[in-house]
Amino acid sequence: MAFRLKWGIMATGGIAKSFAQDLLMDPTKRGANDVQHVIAAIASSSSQSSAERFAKDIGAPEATRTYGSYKELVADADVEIIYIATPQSRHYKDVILCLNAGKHVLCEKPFTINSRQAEHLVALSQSKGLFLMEAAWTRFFPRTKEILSLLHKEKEIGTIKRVIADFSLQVRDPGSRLHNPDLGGGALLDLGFYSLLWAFMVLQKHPDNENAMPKVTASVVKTDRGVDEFTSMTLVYERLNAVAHLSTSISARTPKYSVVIQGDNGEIMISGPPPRPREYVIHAHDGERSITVDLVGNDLGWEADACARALRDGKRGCEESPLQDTLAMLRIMDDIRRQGDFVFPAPLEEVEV
Ligand SMILES: NC(=O)C1=CN([C@@H]2O[C@H](COP(=O)(O)OP(=O)(O)OC[C@H]3O[C@@H](n4cnc5c(N)ncnc54)[C@H](OP(=O)(O)O)[C@@H]3O)[C@@H](O)[C@H]2O)C=CC1
Ligand SMILES: O=C1OC[C@@H](O)[C@H](O)[C@H]1O
Repeated sequence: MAFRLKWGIMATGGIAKSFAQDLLMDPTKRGANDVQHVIAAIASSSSQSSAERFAKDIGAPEATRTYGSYKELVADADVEIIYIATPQSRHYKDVILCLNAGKHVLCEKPFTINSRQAEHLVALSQSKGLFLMEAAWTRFFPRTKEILSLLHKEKEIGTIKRVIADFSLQVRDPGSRLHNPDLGGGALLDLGFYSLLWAFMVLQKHPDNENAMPKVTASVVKTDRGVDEFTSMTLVYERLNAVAHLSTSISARTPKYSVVIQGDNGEIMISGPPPRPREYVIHAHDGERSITVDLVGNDLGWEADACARALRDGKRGCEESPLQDTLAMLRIMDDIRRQGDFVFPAPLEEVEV
């Protein structure tokens, strides 16, 4: 029998809607016969009517409960795991709220504002024996796993020498959370996360690197409001003799090939946004081939299935997105921000003791 996981949805914004839609999708459409998802409850911090509207918009079943506060959601005894889809400025406190109420948590990226906050959350989840994971959705796609296998196992392009990656969006709306320092805005944490993620998956997680941290050099150009408009980063992985050249911006667009991975015997070029690549081209010793994959719903179901399997098996995390990797990526982002003198308003950087 398939294992059923009962979800609570915290927040009713853009990504919450996409994720909830995928929870309502038949998991067998992505080949998952062993797990099922139920949206037990939805909460909005604005009003109960926002949560009701959200439930209606996504076509949630009648039995789905709606709340006008996050406190009510975490007090719902029937909810097993909470998906946190608030802005990153709130993730740290929202995860604490959920863990203290005894709930398992899947929290959107970036997990927290800085690594010290993440360290606290990891310790708290462990002390309570609860599941906790960052929703780094890209890591769960079969196509991501396929690309990494081509690189690391089949060694399709030989020895990896360089990763070039950019994720940028031209965010024209000054009211966007990406421009707002109080919501943890700027390019790095929101978009640069994915430039970094590709370098991390390909180089930091390379079997020969054994998780060694890179040497990081970064430069940051800030907006008048103090968030990063452009950030560029170079990561040197000494054990691999390989480098990553990464960039991100909230005022330019991603080039056609957003991620290029070069080896001494070829290259893999990913086109489209790095969070959700659809096409990639492999140039190798035996010629060139192009691969296009089908999108499955919003592609957010893969990570939900992984949470269900982990909880079914009594695990407190998933191997695709371990908390150790979340911590390492945040430490790299801390280093980049330190070099660029990029800090968020003090309350966002705080850690409870
Ligand atoms: N995995 C992915 O592909 C994506 C991940 N993300 C991540 O998900 C998170 C949410 O992003 P997104 O859905 O785009 O954001 P939205 O602005 O669309 O939604 C955020 C929601 O959070 C709630 N919220 C609570 N407090 C605040 C506040 N002070 N200001 C604004 N909203 C608040 C609101 O819901 P309510 O009023 O109901 O409480 C709001 O609708 C971010 O951390 C982002 O990085 C975003 C997009 C894609
Ligand atoms: O995670 C994300 O990926 C897609 C972007 O559009 C979004 O702003 C970002 O948060």
